[in-house]
Amino acid sequence: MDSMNPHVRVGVIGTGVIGKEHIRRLTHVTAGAEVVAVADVDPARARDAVAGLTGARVHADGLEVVRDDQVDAVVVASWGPTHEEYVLAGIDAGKPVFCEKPLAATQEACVRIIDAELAAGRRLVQVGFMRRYDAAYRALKDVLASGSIGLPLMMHCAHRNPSVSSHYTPDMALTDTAVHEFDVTRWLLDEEIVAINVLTPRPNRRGGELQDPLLILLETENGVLVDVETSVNIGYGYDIRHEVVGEDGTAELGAGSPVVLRRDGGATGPIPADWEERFSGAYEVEMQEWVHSVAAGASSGPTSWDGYAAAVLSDAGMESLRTGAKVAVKLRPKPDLYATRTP
Ligand SMILES: NC(=O)C1=CN([C@@H]2O[C@H](COP(=O)(O)OP(=O)(O)OC[C@H]3O[C@@H](n4cnc5c(N)ncnc54)[C@H](O)[C@@H]3O)[C@@H](O)[C@H]2O)C=CC1
Ligand SMILES: O=C1[C@@H](O)[C@H](O)[C@@H](O)[C@H](O)[C@H]1O
Repeated sequence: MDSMNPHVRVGVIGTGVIGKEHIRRLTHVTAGAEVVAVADVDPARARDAVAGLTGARVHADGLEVVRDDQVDAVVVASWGPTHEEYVLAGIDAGKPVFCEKPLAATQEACVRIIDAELAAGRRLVQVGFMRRYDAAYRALKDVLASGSIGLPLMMHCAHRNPSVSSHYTPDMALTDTAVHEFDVTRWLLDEEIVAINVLTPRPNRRGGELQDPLLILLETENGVLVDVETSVNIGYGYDIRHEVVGEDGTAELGAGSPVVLRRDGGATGPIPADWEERFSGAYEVEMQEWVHSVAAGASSGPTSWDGYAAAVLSDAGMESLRTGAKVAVKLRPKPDLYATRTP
């Protein structure tokens, strides 16, 4: 990277649904970035993802993207269990890594990533918890910080997907879906979650073998109670809800639609089809802030520590689902490297 004209050359590993979207954003939306290399275990997908990009190299393996000396920084958007290897390689090469959630498949893997950053002496990893960049979530956090509804007492959250692919396994309701609420709860309240209890209502007939929906109860260190519904076969659309109940009032994400149509005795407004539509603005801000931080040689955004905390919650949630009991959540001591939080 030329320090007089910072222009971040990005390599992308995993060119599936979100990998392709990140390539599109980095190419057409983000300022100061260029995708110069990609890889996917399915080489046809990798070639297809850079079909219109002159000069972008297609590597046979994700590790070759990390080692490519024309690559300044790496985006990891492959399947969750493959993240650890690429993130560790990025840290080893001293290159900033934007890793889609989950940071890694297990809390032990996240600890290995934290240990690698500690050994490197700097934060190189940003995790793709994009809700922290969503305008509505940022406004909700501002309301809490202003104190206008008093101390938060409870939160009610719903995370509804219209459907999921046949690759979606039962653990993913926690590791892939509720993981966003784990992170955004910690971020909004600025405190850790100390217990989790996963309840299983009557299953939705659309879910096949999946236990869907789930009702997850979280307890924070200051005694805030949070309920999270995950429904991944709700059919009608992608619906994200979040309400905070405070001592003096409540604050919730707005309905999201700028226009409500009233006709024929009814009132309607559109519901996003999927996460890309609902959070497109958030992904854009997230990617831009990451590129700015890479160009500045700084680190910002959700850290490996945040990825680790989410993984511990996912593991504890799985234990609760298995045993039917509430499970205490215990994090290892937080290293000083992660003391400052951004955004
Ligand atoms: N922040 C968010 O809202 C979202 C995050 N994600 C996360 O992004 C990641 C990818 O998800 P999708 O794009 O939906 O999945 P996808 O299945 O569409 O794409 C994943 C791609 O990774 C490739 N791949 C798998 N193993 C690989 C390996 N070892 N090396 C290189 N490429 C490999 C696959 O061939 C596939 O093309 C997941 O971790 C998921 O949780 C996905 C959707 C939204
Ligand atoms: O991260 C995401 C997906 O991987 C996950 O499968 C969905 O449930 C989430 O809503 C989406 O934001």
